[in-house]
Amino acid sequence: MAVKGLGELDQNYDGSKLRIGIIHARWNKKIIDALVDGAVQRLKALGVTDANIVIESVPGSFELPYGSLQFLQRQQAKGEPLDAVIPIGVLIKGSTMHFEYICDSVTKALMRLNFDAKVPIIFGVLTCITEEQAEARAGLIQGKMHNHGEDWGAAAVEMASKQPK
Ligand SMILES: Nc1c(NC[C@H](O)[C@H](O)[C@H](O)CO)[nH]c(=O)[nH]c1=O
Ligand SMILES: CC(=O)[C@@H](O)COP(=O)(O)O
Repeated sequence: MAVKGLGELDQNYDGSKLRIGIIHARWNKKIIDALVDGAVQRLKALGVTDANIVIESVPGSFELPYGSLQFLQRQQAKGEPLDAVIPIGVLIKGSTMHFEYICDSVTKALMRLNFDAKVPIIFGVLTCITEEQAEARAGLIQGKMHNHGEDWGAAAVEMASKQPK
């Protein structure tokens, strides 16, 4: 299987002055928890302080786009603006087309939010046919795949660092 995942970062980033928001859905908790942990560990490895990693949740992945906008606005109102947001969700196909409609609408809405909010919004939603696929992408199956949350943490620091000052 091709080794997938984030290539080498294009430079050394100092996340020590960044404030990163993680907003996660509450469906598929075991997998979500692993992904959030992976993102947090990578953020900290890149210098983001514990105090500057703000974590909130929403009911499900469908709520991630608007929940992310609310999150950005709440933090701005507190005078603690976010430099990037990592929405994290795990969508697993069931027996109806519900999966397809949520995946497509959430993906497009999160992409659009980058341009509407003018803040980097990282795509942290797993769209899996089986639970095993999702577990593998959260690093929960020994020797299978890496924790994709780590990629999302790195992408957040890179994109936030590249924001025009
Ligand atoms: N089936 C999954 C859902 N479904 C719930 C929706 O995301 C949403 O919360 C509900 O329709 C109310 O608006 N959410 C996930 O995150 N993962 C799933 O597999
Ligand atoms: C992603 C979903 O919404 C899905 O898990 C719901 O399952 P079903 O299609 O069987 O209602």
